[in-house]
Amino acid sequence: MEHVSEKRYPVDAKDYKLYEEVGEGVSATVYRALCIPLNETVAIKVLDLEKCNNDLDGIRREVQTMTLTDHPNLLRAHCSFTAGHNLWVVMPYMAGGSCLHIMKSAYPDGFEETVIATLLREVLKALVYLHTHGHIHRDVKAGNILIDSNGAVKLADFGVSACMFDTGDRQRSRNTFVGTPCWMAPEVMQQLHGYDFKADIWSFGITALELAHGHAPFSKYPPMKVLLMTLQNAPPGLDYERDKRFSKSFKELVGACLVKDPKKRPTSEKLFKHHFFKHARSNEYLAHTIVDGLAPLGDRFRMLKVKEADLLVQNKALYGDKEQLSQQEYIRGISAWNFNLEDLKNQAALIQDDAISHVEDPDTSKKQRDIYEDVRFQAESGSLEMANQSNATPSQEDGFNDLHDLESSLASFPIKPLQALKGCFDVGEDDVSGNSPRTMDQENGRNEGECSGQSNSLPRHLIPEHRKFLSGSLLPDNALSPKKGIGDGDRDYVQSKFPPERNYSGPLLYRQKRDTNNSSSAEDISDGAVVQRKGRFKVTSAELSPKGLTNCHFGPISGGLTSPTTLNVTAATVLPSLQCILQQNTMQRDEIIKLIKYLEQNLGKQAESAEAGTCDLLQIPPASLRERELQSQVIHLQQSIGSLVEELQRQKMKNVQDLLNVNGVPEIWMI
Ligand SMILES: Nc1ncnc2c1ncn2[C@@H]1O[C@H](COP(=O)(O)OP(=O)(O)OP(=O)(O)O)[C@@H](O)[C@H]1O
Repeated sequence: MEHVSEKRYPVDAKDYKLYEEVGEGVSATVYRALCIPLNETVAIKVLDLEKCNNDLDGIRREVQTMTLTDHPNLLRAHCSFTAGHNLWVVMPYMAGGSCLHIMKSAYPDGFEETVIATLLREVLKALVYLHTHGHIHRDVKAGNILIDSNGAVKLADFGVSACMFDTGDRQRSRNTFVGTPCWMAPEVMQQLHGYDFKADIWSFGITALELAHGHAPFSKYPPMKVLLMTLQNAPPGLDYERDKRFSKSFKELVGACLVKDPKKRPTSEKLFKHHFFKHARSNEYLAHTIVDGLAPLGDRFRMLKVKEADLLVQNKALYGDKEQLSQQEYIRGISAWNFNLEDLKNQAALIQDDAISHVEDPDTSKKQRDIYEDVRFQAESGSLEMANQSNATPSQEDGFNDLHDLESSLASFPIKPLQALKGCFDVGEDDVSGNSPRTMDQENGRNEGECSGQSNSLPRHLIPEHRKFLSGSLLPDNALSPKKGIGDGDRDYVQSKFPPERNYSGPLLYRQKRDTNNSSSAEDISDGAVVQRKGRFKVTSAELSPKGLTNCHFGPISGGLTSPTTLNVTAATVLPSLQCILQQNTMQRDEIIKLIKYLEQNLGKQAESAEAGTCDLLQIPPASLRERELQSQVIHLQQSIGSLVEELQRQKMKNVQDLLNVNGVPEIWMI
C-alpha cells in the first residue's frame, strides 16, 4: 500500500510553473508542470468551473475520491485549489501517458500478451481496492490507464465513479446510464435492475480486447449501434484469425469477463487469481518494453492532435456533413459526444460505404458495409428495420454472427433501453455553449500552447481574472450564433446548425423544423433532470422514482417563475426544489405528448369512419379542440421548462460565485 506522501504540496498557483499540454478531457486540460518549492515535476489537471457549472458535485466527488484513495494503482491527487475560475488538481506526472495514447502513437494493433497481462494485473489491483471499498469505477478503459516513466500503472478518472453505499439520488444514479458505450456493460445499458461492481468487470474485459487489438470492439460504430450490438449480439471475444497469437488463458479471461449475465462474471478478487496473470511481469518490464523510446508525452499529444485535426479536415472535405464529423469524433474516442438521439440515428443511417472503408481494418470493411446496408434506423420512430437480413454477412469478429431482426428483438426487449436513450442522450449545455467566451478563449489558449510547445508562462485562459465569470444561461446565445472552426469549435458549429430535436414520441404538430433560427434551447434540455453530468454523459433522472418528487414545493404550472432576485434563501435549499419542478414538468410534458398521440390516432380513426359515412361528424370538433388545447399546454410547458432551466443555471452560477467569492474556496478543494 502506498503511503500518503509526507510532502506538502502548495495550494497556490504561483508555486507552480505550467509547461506543455499533455492531455485533454471534456472540461479539463492536463499540463506537465513544475512544483517550484519541491522542485518536482507534476501533472496539473485544470478544470474550468464555468464549463462544469452543472456538475460541481461531480467534480467535488472526483477530487474527493482522488484525494482519499490510497493505492499505488490509483491516480491520487496531491492537492487541489482554485485559481481564477479554474480548479487545479495537482497529481503525479505519468510520463508515459495513457495506454490509449501509447497504442495510438506506437502500437496501433495492440500490445503483446505479456504487456497486456502486466497492465491488466495492475488495473485489477486497483479494481479490487475500489470494489472492496464500495466503489464502482464505471469508466475502465485504456484511455484511463496511465503509466509513468518507471512503468508504474495507475487507473485514473473517477469522474463517473459511484459508491455502492450511496443513498438517495446518488444511489438511484446507479440505475442510470453511465460510462462509455463500447466499454459499457449490458446491464448498465438496460437499466432494469441497476448494476454493481460487475459492470467494471465487463469494462475490464472490453479493455483487455482494446489492449489486444488497439481499439475496443464496435469502436467503429456510432454509439447507438454500439448499444444495440452489445445488447443484441453474442459478447465479443478473442476468436478470430488474428487472435491466434493469444494464449488460451487470455481467451478464457476475456470470456469470463464478457458474460452478459453479471452474476456469472467473477468478482475482481476472483479474477485476480486467474492463471492468465501468471504471464504478468514487473513495472520495469513495462518501462523497457512500451515506455522507453517513446517521444515526450507533450510531443506525442501534440502530434496526435494534429493528426486528428487533419482527419477532421479531410473528412469534412470528403463528407462535409456533421454526421461524419460526429462519427470521426466518436472514432477517436473523445468524450463529449453528441448523444442526441436524432443524431445517433442519423449517424447510423448516413454513414456511407466510403465512410466505413475509411475507418480501420480494411479486411472487415466489406462485412461492415453489408451490415450498414442492412441496418437502417428509422428516423422518426426510433425503431429499427432490417432491410435485407439475408445480405448481412455474418461477422463473428464484431459479434454479428447472431445478428437477426433487430426490431423484433428490441420490441421483445423491455422498453427501458430506448427510453433511456431518449432520456439520456441529450445535448447538454456543454455541447451547445458555442458562443461562450470561455470556449473562444480556451481555444486560443490551446492554440498558443500548441504553437509554443514548452512554455514558461501560463496559458492565457488560465490567468486569473482573464475573463468575467458568466452568470447567464449559455443556451440562447449559442442557438443564435453558430461558430466555425475545427475540433470543439466545429462541434459547436454543427450543433448550432442542426439544433437537436427533442425526442418526440410522435409526429406532433408543434414540432419545430430543423432550422437554426427556430432552435429552442429550452426544448433541447427539457427531458429528464440532470442527476449527474460528466462530460460524455448527462445522467438524467429518468429512473427517479415518483416518490422522489413528494418534496417538491410548487403549484400548477403557471408559465413563469419567481425572479431569481427574490430568492433570498440559500441556493442549497432552492436548487432541489427547482430540480423537482423541472422533473415534474418533464413528466407532465411526456404525459401530454402521450395524450396527444392518442388523440391523433383517434382523430385519424374518426376521419376514416367519416369517409366511410359511419362517423358522427359532431364528435370531431371537440376532439380537435381538446387537441389544440393540449398542444398549447405543451408549448406553454416547454416555455416554462426553458425559464426553469435558465433560472436553475443562474442559481447554480450564483451558488458557485458565492462559494468562490463569499465563503472562499470550498473546503474539499483546499486539500
Ligand atoms: N497525471 C497525469 N499525467 C499525465 N497525463 C495525464 C495525467 N492525468 C491525465 N492525463 C492525460 O490527460 C487526459 C485527460 O485527463 P482526464 O481523463 O483526467 O480528463 P477528463 O476531463 O476526466 O477526461 P475524460 O472525461 O475525457 O475522461 C488523459 O486521457 C491522459 O492522457
